[in-house]
Amino acid sequence: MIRFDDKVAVVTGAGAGLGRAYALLLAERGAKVVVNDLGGSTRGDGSSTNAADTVVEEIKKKGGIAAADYNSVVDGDKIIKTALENFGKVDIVINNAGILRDKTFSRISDSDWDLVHNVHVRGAFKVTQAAWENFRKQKYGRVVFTASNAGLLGNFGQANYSAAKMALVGLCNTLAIEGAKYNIHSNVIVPTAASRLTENILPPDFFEQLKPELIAPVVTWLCHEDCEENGSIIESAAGWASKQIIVRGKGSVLRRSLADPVSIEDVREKWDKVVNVEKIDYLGSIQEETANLTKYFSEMDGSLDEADEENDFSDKYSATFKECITFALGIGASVKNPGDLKYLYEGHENFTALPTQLIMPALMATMTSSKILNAIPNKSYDLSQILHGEQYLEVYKPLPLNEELRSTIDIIEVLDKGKNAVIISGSKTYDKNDELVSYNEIASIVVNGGGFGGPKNATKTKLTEEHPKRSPDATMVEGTSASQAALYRLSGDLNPLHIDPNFALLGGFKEPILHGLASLGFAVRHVLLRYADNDPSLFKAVKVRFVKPVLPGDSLKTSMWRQGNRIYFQTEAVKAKNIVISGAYVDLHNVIDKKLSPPPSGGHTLFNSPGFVDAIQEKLYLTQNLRDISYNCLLEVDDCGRKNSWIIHNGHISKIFPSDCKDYDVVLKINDSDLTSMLSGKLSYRDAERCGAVNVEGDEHLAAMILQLVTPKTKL
Ligand SMILES: CCCCCCC[C@@H](O)CC(=O)SCCNC(=O)CCNC(=O)[C@H](O)C(C)(C)COP(=O)(O)OP(=O)(O)OC[C@H]1O[C@@H](n2cnc3c(N)ncnc32)[C@H](O)[C@@H]1OP(=O)(O)O
Repeated sequence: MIRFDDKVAVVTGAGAGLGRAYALLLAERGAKVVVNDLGGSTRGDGSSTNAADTVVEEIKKKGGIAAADYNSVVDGDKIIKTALENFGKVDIVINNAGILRDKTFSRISDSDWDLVHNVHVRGAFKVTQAAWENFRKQKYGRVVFTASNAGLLGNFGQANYSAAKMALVGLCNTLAIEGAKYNIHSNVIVPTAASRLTENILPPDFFEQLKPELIAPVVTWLCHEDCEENGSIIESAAGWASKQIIVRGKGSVLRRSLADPVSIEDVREKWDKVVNVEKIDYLGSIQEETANLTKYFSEMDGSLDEADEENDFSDKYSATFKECITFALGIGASVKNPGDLKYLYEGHENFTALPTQLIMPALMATMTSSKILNAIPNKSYDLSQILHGEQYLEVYKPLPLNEELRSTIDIIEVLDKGKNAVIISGSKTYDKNDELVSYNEIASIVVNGGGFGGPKNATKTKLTEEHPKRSPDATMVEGTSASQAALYRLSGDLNPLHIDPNFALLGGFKEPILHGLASLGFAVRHVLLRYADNDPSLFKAVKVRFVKPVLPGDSLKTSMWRQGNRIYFQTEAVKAKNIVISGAYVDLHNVIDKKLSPPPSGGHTLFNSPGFVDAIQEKLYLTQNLRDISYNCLLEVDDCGRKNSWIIHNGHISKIFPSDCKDYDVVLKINDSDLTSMLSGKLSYRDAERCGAVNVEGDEHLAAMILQLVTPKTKL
């Protein structure tokens, strides 16, 4: 049974009607109640102690506890004082007192206007404010304001009353936000009840059904500590209740580009769309409104075409070859690697999309849906607080081109991590035949969105998994460019966090950061290159957690561990020395493992010694003249007949298989024992070249620079 033991409630205008019903029910369920009533007429004239005393007597007769208060609500502090003097505290305020001065607008006098506003608006302000400090100190409070459909919808002859009632909605909206962190919940009740105020307005048969006792349980529930509702408008009548919300149509942008002005003629031309409310958005907060602006900017920026403007594009995605190529370039595919041509040239016989592009339909639908921004109860947050936390993708079919895909969005879990919140949404993407193409789970971190009392741990979603505890079976390093995010965002995620320095500052970053999905794209490419012969059809699923942001321009090093068809991996930002992706794995349908056999016994493969390649990578990164020029060098070290090859490409070194790449600017071939002699400074580069220990094809200057870097003690 729902009880209010130890709670103190103040009900204004409780001498009759709704207020009386609230007071009786609260007292019946254990609350100590201050029954406030000035005892005046419905017009606000006169005063008497009778009304309040009668209700207090009624409560006491039933064994309840109550005290009468006869003050006007504009003396709100006196009413709260009655509660404090009688019961030592206050937990609940129900602002119910009200009067009417109905007149058509032209006949409303100043005093009709002022009196109605004084009682409804100023009265609710004074009583609530007098209780507020007590609520804050005890970190608990429940406030109910009383509005009316006359305010929400208008009613003939009630202009003064309608305006006052809507003012209370605004008051409640802001108190809900200000009070949330102190566990003070404010809501509005819109009752239609038989009362002194309505007896001359409603038809008699209807009036009979509108018993205040049928509304009292709704209002009383809003006052209970278990009720999480905050900032809502609840309408109730005759044993029925519903939340009322403020909605907005899809609207229309009024200009084609951000550089254009808006003319009155533009407005006339678009007016039908401006006022069309066939499709609506529910806006729960000012922050959502701001987030929506990003979408309209994109429209004005020309990023969305006319067709998008016509449709509800939030759950639709289609890709031509251009989107596929843009996406592939955004995650590092390069013509320098012939195996990547199938992602970059639409005329290629095996032209295809990279599998991770199948996250885009889900991401775009998620980012344009209001579900994420409404997922945390009683919290307001905006896009600048949202980071990509985790991603799961499972692919059932390759991305179909030139076809409209539709994605569903469901909130699966909302986790409370204390400081932050994590919203996990699931999304199924279907093709034009309604066949499932892919399934995604997106974990969105809401920074400072925690503390709402939700569950802490995920139970219904794909979890990250730790990699095996041994040194990696393979690694691959690749550079990102300073403009990587600028390029990647063309694939659809226009979040200003990745391009706009001011927006990044707002999110707490000193400069724009790379999209999580761009880093994921690089890492999955590394896995495909190493364990799937760069064949995207072998890809099945990927799960990652983004643990640290990546700055565009850093290099990404992916370490991989094979366990059957599962490749565990983690990715490090080399320059920042941060693990940026962890707990990650790719599931493949089949593995093509071009594993290197171990070095022959007694061999001395320097490049295989732990840390050696990392050290070279760091030097490559720090050597400005090798980082900023475009080159492709094959370094082949012959260790007693067994060849180890590395590609040094635009400042990054990675182990490769000779078949993966051709077309080098320079090929350097060297014998392992000669390399060792060069490393110790015993053999100079020129001598090595003269005696054939090092064989150079291509750009000699570049070869010398690279060898100098690899073997710093070597004299040129
Ligand atoms: C509508 C929108 C849809 C989504 C759209 C995305 C749009 C994109 O444009 C946005 C992006 O791409 S943002 C770029 C990519 N993401 C990032 O850079 C975030 C990197 N991660 C971080 O900085 C930290 O993990 C950080 C700051 C997130 C957390 O770090 P800490 O506060 O230090 O956390 P920590 O103390 O280690 O752990 C606290 C609890 O939180 C859990 N957790 C941590 N990181 C998580 C993550 N990445 N994902 C999910 N949960 C995470 C921890 O497990 C811990 O929980 P518990 O206490 O239960 O163990």
